[in-house]
Amino acid sequence: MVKVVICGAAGGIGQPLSLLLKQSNLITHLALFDVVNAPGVAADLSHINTKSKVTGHGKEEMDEALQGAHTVVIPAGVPRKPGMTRDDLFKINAGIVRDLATGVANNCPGAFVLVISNPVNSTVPIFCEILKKHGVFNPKKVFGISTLDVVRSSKFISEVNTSIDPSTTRVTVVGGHSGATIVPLLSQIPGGFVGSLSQDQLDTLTHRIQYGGDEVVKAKDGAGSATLSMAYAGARFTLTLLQATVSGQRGSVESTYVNLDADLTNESVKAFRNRTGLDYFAQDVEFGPDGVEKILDLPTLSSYEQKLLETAIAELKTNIDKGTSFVTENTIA
Ligand SMILES: NC(=O)C1=CN([C@@H]2O[C@H](COP(=O)(O)OP(=O)(O)OC[C@H]3O[C@@H](n4cnc5c(N)ncnc54)[C@H](O)[C@@H]3O)[C@@H](O)[C@H]2O)C=CC1
Ligand SMILES: O=C([O-])CC(=O)C(=O)O
Repeated sequence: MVKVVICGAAGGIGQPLSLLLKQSNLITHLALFDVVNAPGVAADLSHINTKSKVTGHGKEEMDEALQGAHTVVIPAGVPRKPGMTRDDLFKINAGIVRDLATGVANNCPGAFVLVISNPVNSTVPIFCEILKKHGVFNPKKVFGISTLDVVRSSKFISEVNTSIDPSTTRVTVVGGHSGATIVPLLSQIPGGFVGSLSQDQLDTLTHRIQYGGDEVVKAKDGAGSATLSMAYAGARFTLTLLQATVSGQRGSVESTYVNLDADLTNESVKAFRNRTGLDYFAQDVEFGPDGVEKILDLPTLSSYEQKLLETAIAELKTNIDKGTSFVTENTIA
């Protein structure tokens, strides 16, 4: 049985994400949990003629939803409004993520967990710290979802160079998932892409990728942030992970924000960690049956990207400390 649980399933991301996952034959049970409207969304999706069973679970039914989960996807929490940063969501979303992590620790401690709720740079450390407190933390199994940054990068570069096919050109995006912590490694795009850009074009493109979320928040004008493109990105990541962990497919790569203990064999990750003091970082990861198979080496960065990375590192440190301190200060022993 492959049970996938969506926490926050009735929300702007949760609904289209559940719809996309309903189409996968790798999933046998799709459990939708939300504090509002989950049974309705589940009833609706359950009429679609694919194999998986769909169940809906309301406010008091988190434990039941999570029991026996193979994978838990978490788009629960409040989204931004214009003028807010992702960090402004911390106040509300930190507590939501902490409670869901406690639920995972109690009901499905071996599950793969995909954290979408913002601010990802801090909510992933919160999630991991709670699992550690319960003695069930496996760094190979917890992922901060930064796939939307990769999806946007592919699309935005194809608007600058129309000979690029956005559906097949993947860009490595490292760092974290907010503003200056998003570091797209455009120098890695084959075919001399970066060399073809003026400095102005490179600045504009980099800024657009880093602040792509703001573009949507502004356009939605108070009605939330990216939901449909996020559902697409979240489904892509979930299905890639399931192909590795359920079907045993090796070698798929995605950029994702992980605890760097996920790969203790990589000397360059060790050196990076010693130099920066960061325990969490988004980087290209290769999947295997246990989740993270390998964290890939950081490629050689251009001096432009090196500068972006140093700015990202400083901000990430603050974001990570904020997440870990929240758990130290807010858990009842
Ligand atoms: N990682 C990423 O790239 C992205 C992350 N996000 C983040 O995803 C989160 C959700 O965004 P939207 O779906 O647009 O928001 P939304 O408000 O439309 O949906 C959130 C859902 O979570 C539910 N919820 C709240 N507390 C809950 C709890 N304790 N347990 C279960 N469900 C709970 C709400 O009832 C609601 O249905 C936000 O924090 C947003 O910033 C959004 C876009 C991209
Ligand atoms: O911008 C936001 O608040 C939502 C998000 O993370 C994104 O679209 O990348």
